[in-house]
Parts: sequence; C-alpha cells; structure tokens
Amino acid sequence: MIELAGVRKSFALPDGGRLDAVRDVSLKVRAGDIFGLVGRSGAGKSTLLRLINLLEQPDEGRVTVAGQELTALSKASLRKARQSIGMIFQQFNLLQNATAADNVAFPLRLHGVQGQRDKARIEQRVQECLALVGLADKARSYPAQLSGGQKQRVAIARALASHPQVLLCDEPTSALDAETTDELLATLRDINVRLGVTIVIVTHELPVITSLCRHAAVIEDGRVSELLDVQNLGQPRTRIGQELARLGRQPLVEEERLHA
Ligand SMILES: Nc1ncnc2c1ncn2[C@@H]1O[C@H](COP(=O)(O)OP(=O)(O)OP(=O)(O)O)[C@@H](O)[C@H]1O
Repeated sequence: MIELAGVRKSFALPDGGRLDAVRDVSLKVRAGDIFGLVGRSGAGKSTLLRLINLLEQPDEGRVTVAGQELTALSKASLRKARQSIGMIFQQFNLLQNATAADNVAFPLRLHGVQGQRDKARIEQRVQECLALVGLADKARSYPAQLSGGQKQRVAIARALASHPQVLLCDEPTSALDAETTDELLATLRDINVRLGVTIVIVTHELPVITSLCRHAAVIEDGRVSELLDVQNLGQPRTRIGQELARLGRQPLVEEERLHA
C-alpha cells in the first residue's frame, strides 16, 4: 500500500548548513497493516510520516501510495491522490468556530460540491463518519464543548470522510490521558478492522506500539534502524526494540472486555 524508496529530506539551518532529518529510507507498509514509527524526539518520525503524503517534498527518492507514485504526479493529480490519504495530528487541528459536523464536512465541501443532491450526500457521509467514531450525538457541538478524546475522534471522522485507503497519525494520543488513549487506540483498531484502512502511526509512547501496531520501524537519526513484527518481537537489536519486547504485547482495554 505504501512504498518509500531511497527517500531523503534535509532542512536548511539558520547558520547556512543543512540538517538531514530523513536519510535514505526505504520502507514498505502492507495493505491493511497498522504500522508504527517509533523513536526518540527529533529522530525524524514526523518528517517521515509527512513524506508519505508529500506534506514534505523529498529531496530524493520515490513515494508510492495505493499504486500511484506520488513523487511523479503533477500538483493537480497529487491533490486528487491525497484524498485517499487521511491524516490526524497531536493537536487535533479542528476549525474552532465550526461544529463537529462542519469540521467533518469541510474536506468534502472543499473538493467541489454544488447541488442539493451533493449536499444531502455530504450530510449522510458526515453522519456515517461521526457514528463510526461514536460521536453521532455530538454533530452540533463545537470543539470547545468536547473533551480531548472527542476532538481527536472528530479529527478521525474528518480524515475518513473521503474514504481514504491510508490514515496517517502523528502522535495522536500525546495530548490525551492514559484511559482516553486506550479508548482512542481501540477506535483506530476498530476502523482498521471494519474499513480495512492502512494505518501508519508516529509515536514516542512504547505502549501505543505494543497495544495497537502489527509492525513497526524504529527510527534513529533519520534512518530505519530496525523493523519489528510486534506480535513476535523475538530479540530485537535496538534499545527501543528491547524495551518493546520487555513491555510485551498489551491487549487493548476493549479487547480485554471482549474476551472477558
Ligand atoms: N520544517 C523544518 N525546518 C527545519 N528543521 C526541521 C523542520 N521539521 C523538522 N525539523 C528538524 O528535523 C529533525 C527531525 O524532526 P521530526 O519532527 O521529524 O522528529 P520526530 O522524531 O518526529 O521528533 P518529535 O517527536 O520531537 O516531533 C529535528 O531535528 C527537527 O528539528
């Protein structure tokens, strides 16, 4: 579903030098996977995630998503291709003066909607997406009236509105407490299972990897230093891999409830 080949990204430094944030990364993520990018602060995780939908343009390398090489597309084609890639952020990035429903409708309206029929279709899709994340009753609430977990769910509903095949998550639980984090991870798992959406999640929280992801890449100094099968960690080489193995697989709260 996602393939990065020889991708590099550097940023200009104020002193005129360059900072290599991502150095020659090649990575594949299978369709339907939940894939974690884990590493210390500054390792290059967010930059790598943003290279997947070309929010950051690579200096070198190819990015292919759902069979389309994004790095070879014109601006207009890229805009269209991006509709199959949803994204959520640490700080939710909701429009504060729009209701939950209007936030979810926003990307749909943006992509050219005119007549009444389109309007009705959008309303239906907004309701579907809010229901998917358990917020059908919050359509008219404004972000300020919602908890952090609820805001992140609205962001997920918005990201899902255009039927993406891939959902990119940049530290989606860092602003949430432990219990809300568990609930949000359960929602992400549910979306992955029900819709088959491929999820890539950046986190520095190791329990997020062990409770949600099937595969993960340890990112160190802009490189993939280890690939991990989270269900079967074996004896990892990297310090982070070893910490993950020590933690072991953590069943999600929801899973525990299901199996109780
Ligand atoms: N737009 C930018 N301009 C200059 N430097 C940047 C830019 N974006 C990121 N960097 C630098 O690139 C490096 C990697 O940053 P990135 O945000 O990808 O790391 P990260 O692993 O996600 O860390 P964190 O969890 O702290 O966000 C850091 O040194 C960061 O300061």
